[in-house]
Amino acid sequence: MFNATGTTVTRPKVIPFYRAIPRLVKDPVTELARMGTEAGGRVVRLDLGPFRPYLISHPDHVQQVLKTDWDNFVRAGMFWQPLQRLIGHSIMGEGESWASARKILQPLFTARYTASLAEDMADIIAERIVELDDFAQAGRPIDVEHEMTSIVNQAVIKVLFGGRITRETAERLAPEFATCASSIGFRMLFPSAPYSIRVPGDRAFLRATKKIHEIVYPLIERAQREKTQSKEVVSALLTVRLEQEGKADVRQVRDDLVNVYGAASENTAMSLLWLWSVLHDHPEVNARLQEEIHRVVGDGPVRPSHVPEMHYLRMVLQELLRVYPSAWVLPRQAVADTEIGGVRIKAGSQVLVSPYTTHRLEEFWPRPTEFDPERWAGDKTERRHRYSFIPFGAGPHVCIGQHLFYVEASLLIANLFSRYRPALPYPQKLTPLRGGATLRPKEKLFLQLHPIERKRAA
Ligand code: HEM
Repeated sequence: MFNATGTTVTRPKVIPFYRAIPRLVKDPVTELARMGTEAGGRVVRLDLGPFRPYLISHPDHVQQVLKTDWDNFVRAGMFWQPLQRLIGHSIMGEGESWASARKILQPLFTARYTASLAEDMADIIAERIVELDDFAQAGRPIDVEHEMTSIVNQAVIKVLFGGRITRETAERLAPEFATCASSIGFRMLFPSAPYSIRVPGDRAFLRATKKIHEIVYPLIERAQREKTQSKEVVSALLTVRLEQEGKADVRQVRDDLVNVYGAASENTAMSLLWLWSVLHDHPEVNARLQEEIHRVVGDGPVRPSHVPEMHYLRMVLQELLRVYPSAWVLPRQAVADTEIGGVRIKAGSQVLVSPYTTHRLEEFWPRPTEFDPERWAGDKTERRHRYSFIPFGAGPHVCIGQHLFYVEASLLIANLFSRYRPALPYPQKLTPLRGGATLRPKEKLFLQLHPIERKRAA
């Protein structure tokens, strides 16, 4: 078959309704990846009744959707529509509100700017890790999700709000965001469900959104009253929005902060959760990581200057993001009729870019499910398809928080390893939770912290 320009039109691989629904209801993350990898990266069409999205995983197709034709694939429909009730109009959106927020927010998260915030972040993380001594001394395992989320949350909050927020308030924010991320699963699978009726998850989502707004508003108002020129994001935002627009709209600044906080903390904390079961399964990686951290950090406190020296840690983090990309699916909607890989895509169709699937394509990642940090050694990365590794997305919407993630995650892991020998108290296999905006494990994970004899004082 040929199209108007004379090129061949290919049929997508179709997964029929009776096979797609049971598989996706049971385990959307794993099953979606299986459908994509079984098709070898070809475009797959999922028949979910009235909703018939295309699954995109081949790096060439990823490049087209996220980079080359990005403005024909907008963030609308599935996922984005339910999420909008929380994020309003800012950088996670589209059009003018996205463009102006991106222009303002991007400079606040460059490598240089992040480095200027890193010293404060290092102090907070170190303080929080020391608090885990109680667990270590008593031989009690920590609840990894609770501790990782709480530490990451406090570090991100420090970057966003400086000293304006108490720890108690900061700790109220994280669970509300987690509720939002995990309660939109139904609307992601059934995006045509009307908003006039309540579906499972709606009540929890709306309640959490209201609480988030109630916490964030007073913080902005306080920053506005204090009018400091400090470097934390809320002050910088107020200043820039005031300069550019003549007025700093509190509601707009609230949307900006909620967007950044949501993107930053949930993704970072969830990525780190998977690390501990991976290290349990790969003692050789664990030993090498431990050796590197002890060699670089020594007996002194972990400082941001250590981060670029911990090359193996960086490789482990990259491999972690390959196997467990917390943004496991990036939904888009086609604006005009187009083609992807020869497959006709009609305007209004939903297109699912799936980093989780792309990272499992054998053609680009031999032994794809094997955790192997060596993939990131030396110049191997240069020979790879640029769009075969997309944990941070790509193109104009690419994540602005990559530097922040690598610095924060490295500080957290190095602090833990320099103080304890972390180990799972018993083997725990993690599997992805059904649905949800981020890739979170279904199981609760516990970690035992064995204290290390150290020369320096706490
Ligand atoms: C492991 C950590 C992280 C992962 C996996 C991650 C992943 C992503 C991905 C995949 C996107 C693209 C979304 C899309 O194309 O629709 C994105 C966008 C974004 N990320 Fe991250 N992110 C992480 C950490 C952070 C951090 C620490 C920040 C803090 C500043 C952040 C802020 C943002 C923002 C504001 C956007 C929207 C950019 C735009 O649309 O212009 N992220 N992130």
